[in-house]
Amino acid sequence: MFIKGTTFKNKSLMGVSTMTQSQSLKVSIHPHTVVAMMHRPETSVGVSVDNGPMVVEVVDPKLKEHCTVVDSGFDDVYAEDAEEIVTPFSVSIASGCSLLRNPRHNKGLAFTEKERDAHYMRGLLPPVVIKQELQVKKTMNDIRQYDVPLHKYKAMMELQERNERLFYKLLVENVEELLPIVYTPTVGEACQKYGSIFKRSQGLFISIEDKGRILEILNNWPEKNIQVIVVTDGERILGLGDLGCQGMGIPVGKLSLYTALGGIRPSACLPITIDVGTNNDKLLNDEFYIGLRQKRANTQEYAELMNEFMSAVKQNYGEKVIIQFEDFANHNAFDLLAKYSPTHLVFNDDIQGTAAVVLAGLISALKLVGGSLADHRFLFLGAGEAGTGIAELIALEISKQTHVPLEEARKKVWLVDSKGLIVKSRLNSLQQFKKPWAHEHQPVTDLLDAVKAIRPTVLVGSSGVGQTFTKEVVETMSSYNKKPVILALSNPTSQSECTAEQAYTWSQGCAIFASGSPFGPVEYNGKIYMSGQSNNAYIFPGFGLGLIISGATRVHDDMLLAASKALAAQVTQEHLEKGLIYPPFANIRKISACIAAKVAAKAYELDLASRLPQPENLVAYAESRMYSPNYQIYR
Ligand SMILES: NC(=O)C1=CN([C@@H]2O[C@H](COP(=O)(O)OP(=O)(O)OC[C@H]3O[C@@H](n4cnc5c(N)ncnc54)[C@H](OP(=O)(O)O)[C@@H]3O)[C@@H](O)[C@H]2O)C=CC1
Ligand SMILES: CC(=O)C(=O)O
Ligand SMILES: [Mg+2]
Repeated sequence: MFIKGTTFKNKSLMGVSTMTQSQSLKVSIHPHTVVAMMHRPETSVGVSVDNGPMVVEVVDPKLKEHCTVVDSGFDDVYAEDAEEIVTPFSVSIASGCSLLRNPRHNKGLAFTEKERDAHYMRGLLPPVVIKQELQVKKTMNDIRQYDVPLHKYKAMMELQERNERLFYKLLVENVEELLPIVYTPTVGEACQKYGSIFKRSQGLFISIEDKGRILEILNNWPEKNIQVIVVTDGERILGLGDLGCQGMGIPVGKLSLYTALGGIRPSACLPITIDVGTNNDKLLNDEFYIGLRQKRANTQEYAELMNEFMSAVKQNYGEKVIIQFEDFANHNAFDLLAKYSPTHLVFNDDIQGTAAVVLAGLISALKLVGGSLADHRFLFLGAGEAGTGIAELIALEISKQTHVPLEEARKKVWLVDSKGLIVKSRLNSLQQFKKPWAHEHQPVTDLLDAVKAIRPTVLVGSSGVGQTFTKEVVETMSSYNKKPVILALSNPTSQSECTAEQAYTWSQGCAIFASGSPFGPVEYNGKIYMSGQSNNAYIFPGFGLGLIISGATRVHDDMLLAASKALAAQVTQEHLEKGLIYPPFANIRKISACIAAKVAAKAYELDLASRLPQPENLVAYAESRMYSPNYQIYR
């Protein structure tokens, strides 16, 4: 709403006094007057309307400085006014058109007769009143009409911006159908085209040019009670490389899952993109690119900005805000995690979340292939965040199960990077995070030779490069394994190391297969094969919920192991008989509650929980804390 007029200073207040938290302001309304109701003292502007002029009291002293006001608001803004300087005056509104345009509170045609009267909406909607269930049906029909996944993505984003609860209701009730739209693979395409499809800003953009002002920027975000931040710098978006500022689609998508799959309130979620430039020339030359048009900042500038960011977040949201690092390039990801783990509640989804989800899949797979973890040999294509993160958790679990030192347990795991098998002779030239995996072996330059030399029982793709599990690789795996475990983790689908169809066909139906992005059922030799989705989306929503309900202040590796086992425990004999090593996403809220309970229990056990006393039944407690997308009833 725009309010024009003279600068407001020292005007007397009509009928309104300063409000306290949770008070809402009742105002009498002139038919043509814009009316506001405010709830939060720290952001608030009290508005009083009478049949006379509207009077505004600005509660926030900072706003007071800038505020121009006061008029009754029924003037139109004509073209000749365009040059006039006005104050873009915005307040929380709980009535009329503004209520209909507020995505958090909008219910569209589901507003009841009573609500329409109480909130000045009569006439602003057609007469029909429908239930949320019918809205879900209608909106799903709409979305299904689009053939192109990106169009479905855009429709979903538009819905999120228009009616948040309906968006989440759709997602919760149709998770298997809509996950590939709001998440991988479609979100990858959306990020690539983010500039061209950009309509409305979602999340906070903090650029290197904002150095020194990060706290101020955080304060511009309308919500103050933030529990989870997902932050990216866009340098390694899925397996699509450096997408700079356009990586914002990822924190937005991940946080949608925090809400839909893990039940975290949307208002408590904050997506952030740190824009330090991009080294992607295609984007730098794209006229629709939305980020800074410069190469990435140097190491020192980057470190300083991140340091300011981490301090500002803690200062603003406290010790218990979860900061999830997402899709950073590995040369920053490991350092950031190591640097901030001792002081912040940080979690790297690509390193830690992926590790927990893969370990869960392997625990399930053992029920099909037999033996214990320590009886298997693991080979990774890709020795970055995902590869070494998973490798380390497997080794940790083997070490715990067999009581051998971690260094010894690591010898069960081999990794191949772009230069070949990681072996001792390469030690000096290896990045720090690869060094623990440099085992004694002759140099081997390609994957096929590595498979022949190591003879793994489990092959994991975490390279970000599609079609690298060739027919020869899968056939070789199948030549000495009755049931080779093959995980093609790279996202999106275009980067998958092989497809489900290839895995089943080349292994003659023997492979136990799962992938980072979903594949449909495959028919091979008259039999239907279902593959699971090995994606950290199974872990982080429940993991985050567990941290929140326990009031955890730090993440511990034992919490990852607990989450992993909780997920594996959800896999039934029936799933295994279908070849599934993960439970269906359809049950994800229940699964997330179980994961949350185990993570929280571990937090209490490790003395890392601050919410006391510990609830007796943590699963029930986790469920009771989950956001419901059902509409609320308005007074
Ligand atoms: N399913 C899931 O839940 C998750 C999937 N992923 C996916 O995993 C992939 C990798 O992510 P991440 O580990 O973070 O990325 P990184 O960049 O950290 O690691 C990639 C690794 O792959 C290696 N590599 C690249 N090209 C080749 C090649 N042609 N042959 C052999 N090795 C190669 C790199 O080698 P070098 O070090 O020599 O450059 C590097 O070790 C991405 O596609 C991502 O989407 C990631 C997280 C979760
Ligand atoms: C799933 C995920 O986090 C990734 O591909 O990066
Ligand atoms: Mg990721």
